[in-house]
Amino acid sequence: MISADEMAVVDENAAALGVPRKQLMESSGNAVARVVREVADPGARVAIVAGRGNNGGDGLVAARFLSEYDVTVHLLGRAETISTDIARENWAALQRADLDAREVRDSTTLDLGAPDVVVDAMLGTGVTGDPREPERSAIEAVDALDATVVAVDVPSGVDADTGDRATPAVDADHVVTFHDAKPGLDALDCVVTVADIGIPAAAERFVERGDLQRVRRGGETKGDNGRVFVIGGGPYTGAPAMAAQGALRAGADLSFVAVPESVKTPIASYAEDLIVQPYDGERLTPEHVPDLVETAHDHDDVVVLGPGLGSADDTLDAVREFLDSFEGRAVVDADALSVVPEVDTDADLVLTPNSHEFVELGGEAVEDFRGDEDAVESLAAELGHVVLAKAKTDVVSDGERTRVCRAGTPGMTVGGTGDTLAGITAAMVATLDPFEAACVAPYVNGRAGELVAEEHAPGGGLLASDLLDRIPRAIWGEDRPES
Ligand SMILES: NC(=O)C1=CN([C@@H]2O[C@H](COP(=O)(O)OP(=O)(O)OC[C@H]3O[C@@H](n4cnc5c(N)ncnc54)[C@H](O)[C@@H]3O)[C@@H](O)[C@H]2O)[C@@H](O)CC1
Ligand SMILES: [K+]
Repeated sequence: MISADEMAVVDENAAALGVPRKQLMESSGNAVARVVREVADPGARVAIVAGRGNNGGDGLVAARFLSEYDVTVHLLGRAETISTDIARENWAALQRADLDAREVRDSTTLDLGAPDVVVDAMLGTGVTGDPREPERSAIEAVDALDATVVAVDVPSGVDADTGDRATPAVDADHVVTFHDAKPGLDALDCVVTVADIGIPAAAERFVERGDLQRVRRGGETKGDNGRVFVIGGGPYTGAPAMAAQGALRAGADLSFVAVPESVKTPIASYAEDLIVQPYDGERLTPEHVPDLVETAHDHDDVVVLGPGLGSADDTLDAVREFLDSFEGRAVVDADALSVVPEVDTDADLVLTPNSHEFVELGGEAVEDFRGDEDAVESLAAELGHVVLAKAKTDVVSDGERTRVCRAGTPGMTVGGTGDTLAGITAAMVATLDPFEAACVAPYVNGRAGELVAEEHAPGGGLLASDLLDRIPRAIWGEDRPES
């Protein structure tokens, strides 16, 4: 079962893997034609009613696969207003092939004749709101006919995600849907065929640029895009600053860093955008915990717990106590990870271990997470948290869903790239489902690294701080698919 949004992600990932949408459209149209052949004999009259999006494009392709039928294509509107290049190219191909393909410039003139089969290629998953003209009248015209109706992807006027029917909506006898079943088709009283259109399984397994469509800017009030609260620093100062800046670059509205008084000055001096909240002493200890928990709860912050905290006994006690009483969302990284198996927390955690920390968390020692994805999935299931296992290829699992992220460059083995990743992950957790956030974040971090390598020499010499100002481009840059 797949939602329309998820389908759009998978479709763009397929394109990133070298299978562009026009190829998928060809398979979709072919699959529609196969069902027409099942319901009517050669020579039968087939009316294909096409809208101006890709649903219509599928119908236009189907026409080329039905040469043994008496086919008429009705395009709802003028060809210049077809909304996608690939649908327009398929329209042009019908014209050149001299098929009977007409533009319906005015819906009152729509004459479908008396076909044996109608292919409903008007509206698919790209629809917003109830059907407008000319589709509206065309849907009524289709429903008034005494013909077998084959709907492309979803009957026009039916919501593929919810099954809600607009008035009017097509009353279909058959639906040919693509790649996977759609939740909204379950309750319909018709035959549903799920056609394999050649989307590689890798488009779902690997995190690719299609996954960037998940990232959307939220509201317009400061804080709507998330507040990130980094609890780190003490023995180290760079790590918490890097995580906090990573979160800002990835779209968080505000990024606070709670650090020991002793390192406040250097951390504040790294970047004027950081808001530093010092507590007494030289490192995190249990007496600081109640205030930190209260602050995080009060502001519904996404916490990053760990960068630069060190592993002093009383610091790890403090981490334990924090996780015992915190009930929000947190990204746990670095030294803080070691105590996670001992606590029974109500918080929603994303854990970001490297291969060494993965074993400390109780995971199986594996050579390479990719190829041993089960090890990551079992650990996530056992801990009840999302695990983002970091290596050359990252593996992310929530115990049920597991994805692989290959973005990045060899130069990213330098220190600090894990801190930027923790910050990006927190920013994503602020607005997305934690598992989806944990999938998108390493893609963004890795892509930022690739952008640095494209500008400088590939290989060595990359600094984690170089990643920071490439993060926005990695998310919103020219690779980002339209959505
Ligand atoms: N992976 C995928 O997502 C694939 C999708 N394909 C097809 O592409 C379809 C989605 O295509 P699109 O995203 O172009 O969207 P649609 O073709 O479903 O709808 C978009 C068109 O409808 C118009 N429109 C939107 N809302 C309307 C309303 N309320 N009343 C009247 N017109 C309205 C838009 O202006 C646009 O012209 C799928 O349903 C499927 O048939 C296939 O070609 C292959 C793969
Ligand atoms: K349709």
